[in-house]
Amino acid sequence: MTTASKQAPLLQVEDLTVQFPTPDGLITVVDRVSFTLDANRVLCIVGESGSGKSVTALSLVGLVQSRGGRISAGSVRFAGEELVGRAEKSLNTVRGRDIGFIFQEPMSSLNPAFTVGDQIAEVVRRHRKASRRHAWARAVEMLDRVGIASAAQRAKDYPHHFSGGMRQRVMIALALACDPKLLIADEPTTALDVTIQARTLELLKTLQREQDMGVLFITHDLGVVADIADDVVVMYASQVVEQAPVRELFRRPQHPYTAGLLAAMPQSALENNTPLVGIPGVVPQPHRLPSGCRFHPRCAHAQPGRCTTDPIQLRLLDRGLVRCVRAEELRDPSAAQAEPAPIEGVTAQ
Ligand SMILES: Nc1ncnc2c1ncn2[C@@H]1O[C@H](COP(=O)(O)OP(=O)(O)OP(=O)(O)O)[C@@H](O)[C@H]1O
Repeated sequence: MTTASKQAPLLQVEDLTVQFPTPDGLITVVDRVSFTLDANRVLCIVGESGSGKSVTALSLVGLVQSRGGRISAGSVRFAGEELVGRAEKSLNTVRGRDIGFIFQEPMSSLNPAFTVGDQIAEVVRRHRKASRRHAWARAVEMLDRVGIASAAQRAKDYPHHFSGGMRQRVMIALALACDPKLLIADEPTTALDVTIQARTLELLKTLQREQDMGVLFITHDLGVVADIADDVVVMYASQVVEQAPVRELFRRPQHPYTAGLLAAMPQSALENNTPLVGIPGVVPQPHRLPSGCRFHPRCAHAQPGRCTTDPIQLRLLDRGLVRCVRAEELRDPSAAQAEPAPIEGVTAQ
């Protein structure tokens, strides 16, 4: 790495745009997404299903092409070096060695035909040019670090010998075996039951601190965000709608969509002694986006004209970024009382 790259953020994404060809024409599923992740930080991307979180994560290291998509604009710099447009062979080296991945379903990444020890050792051999013996020792060490008892013995087992939670630990061992600087984790705990999920998050936090990693964590669950994030990017209908440090976001969400997600958290309902409310409606399909603010058909505060006509820009407000023209008014309750009638068909939350 060059001197300049030492000072560069670990991951800098600018105006990333990803499109897929479909029978309905070309659709944009990631629309000018920008964010920065520094070393030792955890950045969560949160949003409902279909908002573009996974495609964003996959496109960062060239995994979206194999699914038929393409990066049509934007830049992804890892430690100052551009990844967009790099040859597959070069990206393959970056993946696994400098950037580790964990996905929701470990079986999609683990090969059922090889022992878990062999799979971890193979990655270490490939990226670290380690001898067989050293690679195997590293595999056992990693299994031990992720809390698998009798690691030397269990390394000889096949993936199906492990429970769901333990398989996810094996995935974490595999992803971190080469000491990556960046870990991308896409809904890694969603399929696990609550207790195992909490333990897995705790483990990830510990490893993140021990290995000085930056972590990009994709989730639809704000409870998980509260547990693990330093900074948060909220995505809706392919765009970033809010971005802020985690405390700011929870204390004072600036976008009605973020406020809606927070209101739908079971814990906030318990604390406020209010019934659990979801956000009415669903995320629009990329080929059927509403005009104006993409959230306006579901927003209790949307106003005809201002919110429904022109695209809304992301703008700096206090310590974060927000894509809502009414953000200042909405945080002042007296302004909210003076609201004109909302758009027909949308009920206030
Ligand atoms: N291979 C593909 N071809 C066409 N459209 C796709 C493809 N993969 C994803 N999409 C579309 O891209 C949009 C964003 O999907 P993405 O998986 O990134 O959402 P998400 O926020 O991660 O949701 P989830 O949590 O359900 O994965 C969706 O509308 C999805 O249908």
